[in-house]
Amino acid sequence: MTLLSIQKVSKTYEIQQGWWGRKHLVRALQAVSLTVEPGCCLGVVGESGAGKSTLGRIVLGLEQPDRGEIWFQGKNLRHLRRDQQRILRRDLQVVFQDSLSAVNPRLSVREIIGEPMQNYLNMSPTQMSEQIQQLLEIVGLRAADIDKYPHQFSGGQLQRVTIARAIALKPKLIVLDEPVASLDMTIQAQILHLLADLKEQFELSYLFISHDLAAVSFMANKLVVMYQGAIVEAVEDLKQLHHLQHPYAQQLMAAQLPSHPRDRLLFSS
Ligand SMILES: Nc1ncnc2c1ncn2[C@@H]1O[C@H](COP(=O)(O)OP(=O)(O)OP(=O)(O)O)[C@@H](O)[C@H]1O
Repeated sequence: MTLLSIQKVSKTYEIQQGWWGRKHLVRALQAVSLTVEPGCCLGVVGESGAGKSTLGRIVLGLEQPDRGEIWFQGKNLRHLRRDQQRILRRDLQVVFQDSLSAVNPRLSVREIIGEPMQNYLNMSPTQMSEQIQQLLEIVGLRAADIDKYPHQFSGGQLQRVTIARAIALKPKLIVLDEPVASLDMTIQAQILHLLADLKEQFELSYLFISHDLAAVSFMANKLVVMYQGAIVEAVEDLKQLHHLQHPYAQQLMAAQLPSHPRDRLLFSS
């Protein structure tokens, strides 16, 4: 069964520039359709303003579309009762770009990772500590980091904490919204390798949103290119990346990817 199916989703924002400025409409998404199959990574690439994050927020239920439907695990997310949504949401997690604003600076790692576990799992404090320590080790941190606070970590380490939180409930799908964009190149590669390993280990699926075609093509099985709120190209087989049709997609490709995959040294292990 298809894990996530987005059907003709549209979203328009009304924007006013300045107090007296005229209002105008921004079509953030225009009849966007896509699917994510179990165990797969679908990349969504496009420049800033293309509508990628709006799409991610809608999938996560943080915003409602004006039109269109979102099916997750065979259920229409727009037509679920709150309690049914809660059960499904357990299987749908997120990692954002900015790990620092994705966590509460006053909470310890134990509280940050423990929060979804407390909401959904019935565990004793000892079991929970053990589980959190295990998660920390899985994402490449130390069990002893459990009582540290966000400011005691580097950006890359803190992103590992948010990844541990995202996998804590063993979800089916994780929305990765520019998960490496704020990190320097070596750390980007490390985090991408970690995400790829976790995908295999926990049979995860990803919706990987990024402006960076190289990062997305490292992990994606399929990808779509977004331009001005619409999908302008869908690539079913990454070997076909060099045969993109849409002028914007070709431009993105020429600007961001070396002509041969073997030259993508950054992302080789
Ligand atoms: N809450 C909002 N209110 C008004 N306009 C918005 C809102 N969110 C997004 N937009 C507009 O919708 C369009 C798509 O934005 P979105 O953030 O989804 O694009 P993006 O591809 O994720 O780009 P970026 O990577 O820069 O965030 C942009 O023109 C943006 O200004």
